[in-house]
Amino acid sequence: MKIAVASDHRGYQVKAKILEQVAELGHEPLDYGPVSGESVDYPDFAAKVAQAVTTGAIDRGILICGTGMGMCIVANKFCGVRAVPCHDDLTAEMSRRHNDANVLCLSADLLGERLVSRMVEIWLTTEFEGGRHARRLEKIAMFEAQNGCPRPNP
Ligand SMILES: O=C(CO)[C@H](O)[C@H](O)COP(=O)(O)O
Repeated sequence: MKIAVASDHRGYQVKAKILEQVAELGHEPLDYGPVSGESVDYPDFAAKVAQAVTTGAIDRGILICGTGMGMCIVANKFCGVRAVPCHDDLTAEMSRRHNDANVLCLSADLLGERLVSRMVEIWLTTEFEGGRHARRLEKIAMFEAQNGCPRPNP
């Protein structure tokens, strides 16, 4: 999969580690910035990744800021994005199994390096279960369509 990773200044170092891990797991890592640890505005970087999910330019995104929350708020403004703020193994797993999450939002300030690495691996290897969960995602897509988003391809 093509996996874009972006952060703000607080997530800059975590981003570098995640990019390495994504490559080690056999995916194509794409660095969507920033290029240094200077203070930046998280909406700018969340938007780049979310827009790429919307257009299909990437398969999934990973966003890191201080808490993970600002990134998540921004990403979920974009059509077809299901961004989730995960904080442990279970939320990482369930966000894939039940929600088919396509953007993972992480906190640089609150999560340790080993936990982040485990969550990224879980999130990239866990499949969506479909079934009743697909019906629920279809309802989310319907709400998006009512608000101007195109219907996803079947
Ligand atoms: O967590 C964040 C957004 O959810 C940001 O990383 C945080 O708000 C940045 O704050 P500061 O400019 O004080 O470093």
